[in-house]
Amino acid sequence: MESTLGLEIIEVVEQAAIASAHWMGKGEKNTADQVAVEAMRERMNQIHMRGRIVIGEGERDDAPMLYIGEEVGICTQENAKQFCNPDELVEIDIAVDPCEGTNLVAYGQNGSMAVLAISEKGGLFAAPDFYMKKLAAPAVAKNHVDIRKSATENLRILADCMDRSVEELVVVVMDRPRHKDLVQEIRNAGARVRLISDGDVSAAISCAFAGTNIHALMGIGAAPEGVISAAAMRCLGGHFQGQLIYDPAVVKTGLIGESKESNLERLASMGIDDPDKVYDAHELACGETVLFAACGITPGTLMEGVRFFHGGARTQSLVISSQSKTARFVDTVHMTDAPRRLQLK
Ligand SMILES: O=C(COP(=O)(O)O)[C@@H](O)[C@H](O)[C@H](O)[C@H](O)COP(=O)(O)O
Ligand SMILES: [Mn+2]
Ligand SMILES: [Mn+2]
Repeated sequence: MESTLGLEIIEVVEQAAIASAHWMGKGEKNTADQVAVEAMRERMNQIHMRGRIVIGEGERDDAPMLYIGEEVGICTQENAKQFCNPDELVEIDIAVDPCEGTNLVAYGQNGSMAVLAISEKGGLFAAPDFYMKKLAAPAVAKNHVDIRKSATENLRILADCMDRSVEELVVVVMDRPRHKDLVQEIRNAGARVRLISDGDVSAAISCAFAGTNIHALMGIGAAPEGVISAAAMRCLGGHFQGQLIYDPAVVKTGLIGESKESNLERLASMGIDDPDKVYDAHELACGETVLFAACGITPGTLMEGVRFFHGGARTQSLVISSQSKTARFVDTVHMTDAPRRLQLK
C-alpha cells in the first residue's frame, strides 16, 4: 500500500496547508477551512487509489466535500476504468482534518496543520463526532500511565519513567472551562501546564518527540482528532488512550446531542456497545499498515508553517509510516511561478 502513496499524501497535506495559509490572519475561519478541504480533495482525487473517507467533515454538517463515506481517488471516479482496474487495488480508509485548528489559522496563531491518516479498509476507528478524553505521553511511559488513573498519579509515573521530577514535566491542556479542576490538579501535583486554545493533534504527537518540551496531553478534545492522533502515536510507539465522552453535562457545549440517553442510543446504533471503553492507539488505528501525514499551516512545535515568497511557497511536513517504520520531516519548495530566487534555508 505504502510505496507511492506515502509520497503522494505529502502533496495532499501540502496543498491543503498552502491553500489555508493564504487565509492566515484574515479572521475568516470558515474560508480557511473550506479552501483546505477543496485543495485536499482535488489532490486526493488525482491519486491512483480507492479511498473512502471514514473521518471527515462532521456527520451533521452536511458538508459537500470530504464527508464521511465519500469515495476519493482516481479509481473511484465514474470513468475509473480508463485509468485503472479498481478490482486490483486495495481499498483504503482515510481520516482527514484538512485544517486542524481553523481558529489558529484565522487569528494567525501557532499550531495549525493539514492532516490525514490512512489505513487499509477497517483499519481506523470511525469515531463519531463526539468528544474524547485523551492521554498522550512519550514511548517510555507507554502502558505505565493510564487514563483511568488520576492526573496526579499519572504525573508521578511519567516522572519516574522519564527519570525526572514532576516539576520538570510540561502538560498540554486545552483551555476550556471543563478543564478547570484538571488544570488545578496538575499544578498542585507540581507539573507545569501549557494551555492551548485549539489544536490537540499537534500536542498529542509532540509527546512522542523528545525536545518538544511537551511531555503529556491531558483532557477532553474531539474524538475524530483522537483517532488521527492515535494513528501517528501508534506508528511512533508513543502512549495514547482515548475514551468517548457522551454525557453533555461533562463538556457543557451542547455540541454532542441533547441528552446522554440519546447519545448512548446513537453509539449503540453505530455498534459501540461499551461506551465507556478505553481505547489505546492500536485499537483506534488497528490496520496492518498505517500512514500519517501532516503539513504545518502556521508554525508549530513539530513543523514550520507555510512561508510564501515571490513565485512560490515553502512547507514543512511530517510523514509517518508503520510499514517502513519512518518519521520523515519533508521540507518542500513549491515553485508556482518562476521564483526570483530560492533560499537555501
Ligand atoms: O482545536 C481543535 C479544533 O479543530 P478544528 O475544528 O478542526 O479546527 C481540535 O484540536 C480539538 O480536538 C477539538 O476539535 C475541540 O476540543 C472540540 O471543540 P471545543 O468544543 O471547542 O473544545
Ligand atoms: Mn480539528
Ligand atoms: Mn478542521
